[in-house]
Parts: sequence; structure tokens; C-alpha cells
Amino acid sequence: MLAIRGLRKSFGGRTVLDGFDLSVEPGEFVALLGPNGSGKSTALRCVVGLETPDGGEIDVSGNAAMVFQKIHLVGRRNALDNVCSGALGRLPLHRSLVFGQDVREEAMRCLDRVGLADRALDRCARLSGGQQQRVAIARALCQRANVILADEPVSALDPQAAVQVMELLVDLASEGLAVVAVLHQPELARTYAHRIVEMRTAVAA
Ligand SMILES: Nc1ncnc2c1ncn2[C@@H]1O[C@H](COP(=O)(O)OP(=O)(O)OP(=O)(O)O)[C@@H](O)[C@H]1O
Repeated sequence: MLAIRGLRKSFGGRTVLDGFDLSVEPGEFVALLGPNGSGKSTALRCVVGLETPDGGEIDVSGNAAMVFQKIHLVGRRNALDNVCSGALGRLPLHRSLVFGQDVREEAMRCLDRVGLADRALDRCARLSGGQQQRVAIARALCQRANVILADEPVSALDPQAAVQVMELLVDLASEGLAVVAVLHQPELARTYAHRIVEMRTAVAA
């Protein structure tokens, strides 16, 4: 589902990734741990095209979507509109101005999947941090992602909300998605992930 081989990336002559490999199968939830600056975010960002690798190969069979610690929803729009925006990448321009019934129904199913159908018409700014992260995951589902990359998805959340988000990510993996989460809490990784990958700081050449 996701195969990264020999990924290399430097910034300004400083090597961050020096031949990073990672394979994730459908149904698998992998936690990515490692020290600050070891390139965890950079690796995920390369997969979704937010960074351009210097070398290596990335194969995604299907769509990869990313969710972030800083959640990046439009706070003054409601949850449903935010989730609908996940469909933008596959809509022609004239259909992206007003979301049609089909997109709204798909987005409702995604919101239902994350347990927030009843909050569909609430402005995102009025939702809790954990609810906002679940809306962001629903938006990733509305992108029809089968690979979910979560960059510190629970770092800004209280423990109870963090558990809800972790349980949601595990459930999505059990339904056949490939999930990779950068985590800073080893105990959460040990509790929820099927596999832990530890990144080391690349040694500059
Ligand atoms: N766009 C960029 N320009 C320059 N340097 C960058 C850029 N993005 C990342 N870096 C640097 O690359 C290194 C790896 O960053 P990255 O965010 O991938 O690490 P990380 O393992 O996710 O760290 P953290 O755990 O602190 O989030 C850091 O030293 C960072 O400063």
C-alpha cells in the first residue's frame, strides 16, 4: 500500500533523510518515533508531495492524505463543508464552487465514520481539539485516502481526546487502511500501533 525505499532529503546541505525505508500494508498501523529533527515529518511530507525528495522511491497504491498536529480546518465553516473540501482534488472547477448533493452525502458518511455526524453543521471553531482532529480525519477519508499519514495527531490534545483519536486510527487500519502516525508518546505507540519504526538522526555526509 505504501512503500518508501532509499528516501533522501537534505535542507541547505544538511542531510535529514539518508536512505529511509518504510513499507506499510493495508490494515497496518505503524508508529514513527524518533528524536526531534530526525526527519519524521519530512518523510511523511515527501509522500504527499509537500516536500520534493532528493532521491529514493515512493509508491502509494491509491491516495495518501495527511493530518497534522495543527489541524488546518477553516474555523468559521461548518464541519461538513470542511470535510467536503477533501473532495476538491477530484472535482472539476465548476463543481468545486458549491458542493453537490453527492459530495455532501459522502462527506456525511465520513463524518459519521468518525462519530461526528451530529456536529456536521457546527462551525469547526466551536468544536473541541479532539473533535477537530476527527473532522480532519474525516476530510482525509473524503479524499478517499487509503493511506493516512498523521503527523503528531494527538500532541495538542488532552489525554481523553488523544485516546479517541488513537482508537479511531486503529479502527481505520482494521478496516483496511494503511496508517502511519508520528508520535512523541512511546506509550501510545506501544498501546495502539501494530509496529513501531524508530528513526535516527541522519549523520551529515
Ligand atoms: N522546509 C525546511 N527547510 C529547512 N529545514 C527544514 C525544513 N523542513 C524541515 N527542516 C529541518 O529538517 C530537520 C527534520 O525536520 P522534521 O520536521 O522532519 O523532523 P521531525 O523528526 O519530524 O522532528 P520533530 O519531532 O521535532 O517534529 C529539522 O532539522 C528541520 O529543521
